[in-house]
Amino acid sequence: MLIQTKIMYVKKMICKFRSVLRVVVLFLLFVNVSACNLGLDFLAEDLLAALGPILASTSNIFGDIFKTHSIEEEDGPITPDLITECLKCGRELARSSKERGNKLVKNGINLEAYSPSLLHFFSPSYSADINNAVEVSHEILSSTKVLQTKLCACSDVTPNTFMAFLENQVIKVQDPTLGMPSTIICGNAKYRTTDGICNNERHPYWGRKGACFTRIANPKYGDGIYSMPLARSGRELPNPRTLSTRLFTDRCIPSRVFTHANMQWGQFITHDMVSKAMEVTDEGGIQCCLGDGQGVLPPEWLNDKCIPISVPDDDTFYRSYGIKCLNMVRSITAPREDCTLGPAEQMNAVTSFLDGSTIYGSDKKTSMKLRSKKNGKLRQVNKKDSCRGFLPSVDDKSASCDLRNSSEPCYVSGDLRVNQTPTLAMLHTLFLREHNRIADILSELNPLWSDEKLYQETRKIVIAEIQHITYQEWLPANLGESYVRYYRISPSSLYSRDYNEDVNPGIINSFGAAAFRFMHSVVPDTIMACPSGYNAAYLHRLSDHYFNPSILETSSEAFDDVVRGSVSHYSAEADPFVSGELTNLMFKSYNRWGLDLIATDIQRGRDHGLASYNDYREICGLRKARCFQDLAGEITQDRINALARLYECVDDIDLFVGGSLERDVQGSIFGHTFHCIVAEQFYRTRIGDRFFYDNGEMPHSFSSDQLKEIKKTSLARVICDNTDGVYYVQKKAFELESTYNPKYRCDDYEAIPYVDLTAWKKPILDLFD
Ligand code: HEM
Ligand SMILES: [Ca+2]
Repeated sequence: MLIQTKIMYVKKMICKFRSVLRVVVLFLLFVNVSACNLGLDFLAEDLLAALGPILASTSNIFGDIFKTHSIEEEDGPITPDLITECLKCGRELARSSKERGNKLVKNGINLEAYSPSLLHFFSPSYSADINNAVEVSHEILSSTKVLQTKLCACSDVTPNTFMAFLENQVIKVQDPTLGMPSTIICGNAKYRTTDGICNNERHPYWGRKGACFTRIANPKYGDGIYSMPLARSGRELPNPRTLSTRLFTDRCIPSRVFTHANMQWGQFITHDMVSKAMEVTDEGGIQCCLGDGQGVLPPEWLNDKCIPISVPDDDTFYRSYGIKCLNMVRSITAPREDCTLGPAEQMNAVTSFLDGSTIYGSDKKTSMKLRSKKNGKLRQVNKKDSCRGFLPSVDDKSASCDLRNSSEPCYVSGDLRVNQTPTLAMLHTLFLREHNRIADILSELNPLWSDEKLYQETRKIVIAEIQHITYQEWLPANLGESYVRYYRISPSSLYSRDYNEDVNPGIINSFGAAAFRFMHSVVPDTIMACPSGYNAAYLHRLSDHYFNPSILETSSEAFDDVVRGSVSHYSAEADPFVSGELTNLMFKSYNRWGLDLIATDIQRGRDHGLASYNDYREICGLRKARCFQDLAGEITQDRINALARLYECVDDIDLFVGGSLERDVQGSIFGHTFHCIVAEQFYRTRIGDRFFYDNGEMPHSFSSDQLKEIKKTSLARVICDNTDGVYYVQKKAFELESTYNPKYRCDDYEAIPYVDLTAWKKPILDLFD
C-alpha cells in the first residue's frame, strides 16, 4: 500500500515536471573552472555592484565567452551552452569572492575578541554540510546574476521581467557535494529525527535543519536576485539607525499583564524554530567597520557580504563614543530543494518544528554530545550545594561567552545562543532538569528499557510539554484566546486529527526576519532576582549580563532566585518603544557601547529581500495604501507623520517598521499585519508537524491516558518540579500575580496539576516494540 502510494507520487511528479516549459539539468561535477572564460567588460558595473569589489581586480581573468556566444533566434534566448557557461562562470565568481574574503582576514581585517560585533556571530564557524550548501547557493546566485546580465544585454528580457522569465525555466545546479539524495525513503519511525528529515514522508526535507525559509510574498531585492533593496525612486532606503532612533524611542514601559517569563518563553521558542546564521570566512566572523566602528571600511577592504549600518553624525548616543559604523553581515543563503537558479533564499540553521531542538540539538552529532548515554539522560553538572543539575560547560568558553574570569560558567546546550542572557540559560536548564527527572521516573517504571528507549520516550514527553505550554498557555495569552480558536491554532479536544501533509512547516521568512522580532519591544531593561519568600527584589541591568550566565550560580539559591524573579518581574509593553539596553548597548561586553538590535532587525529584513509593509498589508487582507494617509486605520496620526518624514514613498516602508507601528489587535500584543503572519506560522507549525503531540490515530500517537496527563502540564509545574526552593508560583506563570492569578503552593496539585507518568508503565514485552 505504502509502496503503491510512493509509485503514484513519483508518477505525479514526473507529469508535473514534464509540463514545465524547459528543463535543463546541469551537473557541475568535475567542471573545469579554468575553462570559465567570460568577457565581463560590458557587464562590469552591474555585476560588480552585486558581487562585490573582488571582480574589480579579477574581471580581467575572464575571457570572452559572452562575446563568442551568439544567441540563435530559433534556440530561444536560453541554450544549454549558455547555461553551461553561466554556471561555470558563476562558480568561478563565487570561488574568487570566497578567496578574497579569506585573504582580507589574513591581512588583518578581522574582528576583535569580546567585541559586540564578534559576539553577534554566536559561533562564527559552521559544520561541513552547512558550508557546502552555502557555497552551492553562492554559485547559484552568481550564475543567476551572470545569466540575467547576459540576457538583458542580448535579448528583450529586462531586469524587471527576468524573474518572471526565470520562473518558467527549470535550470538546476546539481552539486554532488550537497550530499542530499534526491529521493529518500522514510521508514515508519516512532520518534522524530533530530534534524527534522522525514517528518513529512512526501516532502522529507520540509522543516529540516538547513532548509530555506519559505515565503508568502515574492522577494524584493534591488536587482531581483540578491542585492540590497532600494527605494522606489532608485535611491537608498532610509538609514536603519535613523529609523531606530526616531521611531523606536528608548523607553521601557512595564507591562501590567505579562511577566518577564512571557518574554523569555517567546525567545526560547524562537530559538527552537528559527536561526539565521551570518556569512563567515574560513577564519571566522567578518569585519565591515574600521577599527572600533570609526567608519565603514573602504571598498578595497570590504568583504562583499558586508552590509554595515552607518551611524549619522548627530546620533545622540554613539556620537559620544565616535562610533560611525555598526558591523552587519548578510545571512547565509541556501540552495532551493531542487537547486534551481533564482533569487536568494536564506537558510534556517535549526529544525523549524517546535521539537525541543534548543535542548536536544538539530543534528545527530550535537544530540549525541549532549547525552550521558546512561538511563536516557542528558549530561548535567552536579554542584556540591545543589540537588539539581546544571548545563554542562562548553568546550571553548572564551569563544562562546563574555566572562570576567575562566571559572565563571558558560554552557553548552542544543542551541548555540543559550548563553545570550541568563534568563534564556535558565529556561534551558529547567528543561535539562525536566528531561532528567522524567528519564529517572520512566526508568523506575520500566527498569528493562535501554538508554535509547528511555532517551527517546523522555524526549517525546518533553517536546509534548513544550508544545502544550506554547499552544495552550503562551499563544492564547499573546495572540488572544478567540483568535487562537478561530484560526485553529490551538486544538481543543483531546486528540487533533488535522495533520496536513501538504502544509509546509518551514519558517516563513517574514515571520523570522520581521513579525516575531516585534517582541524585541517586550524585552525589559532589567533581570530580577527574588529571594525565597518573594519579599525582596534585586535588579540586574541586562547589558551587564549578555553572554554571561554566572548570576545563575553565584550561590546555592541563585538559580531559584532568578526563576522567582522571572515570574514576579514584568516584561515591557508591546509597543514601538525599545529599551536602550537593546538599541545602544546590545552585547556591549567591556565596551561602553554595543549594537542596535532594532537597526539590525530593519537591515535584516532588507538583507532577506522581504516585500514591503504595504505588500504585506494586502496579503493580510488590508487595503494597500496609496498614500501615507491611507495607513490611518492601523497607525496613529503622529506615527504616520513620522513615517512620512522618513520615507519617500508609502511603498518603501519596511515590513518590520510598518508592522511594529500598528495599533494592536484587541486581545493580541500584535498589530493586524504581524498578527496575521504570526498566526499563519503557528498554524503551519502545528498542522504541518506529523509528530505534533496531540495528533491522534498515528503509530506514534500517545495513548489517551498519556495525552490526558501531558495536557495537565504548565510552565508553573515545570518550575515547581525542577527547582529546590521555589515553593509558590502563580498558576499562569506568563501573567503577573493578581487577585485573578494568585500564587499557589507547588504541592497544591489541584491548582497546579502534576503530570503522572504511571501511564507510561509498560508490560515487559513492550521492551521490543
Ligand atoms: C534579551 C532578549 C533578546 C535579545 C538580546 C535578542 C537578540 C537578538 C539578536 C542579536 C538577533 C539576531 C539579529 C540579526 O542579526 O538579525 C535576534 C533575532 C531574533 N529574535 Fe531576538 N532577542 C531577544 C529577545 C527576543 C524575543 C523575546 C523574541 C520573540 C518572542 C525574539 C525574536 C527573535 C527572532 C524571531 C529573531 C530572528 C531569529 C533568526 O532568524 O535567527 N527575540 N534577536
Ligand atoms: Ca526546532
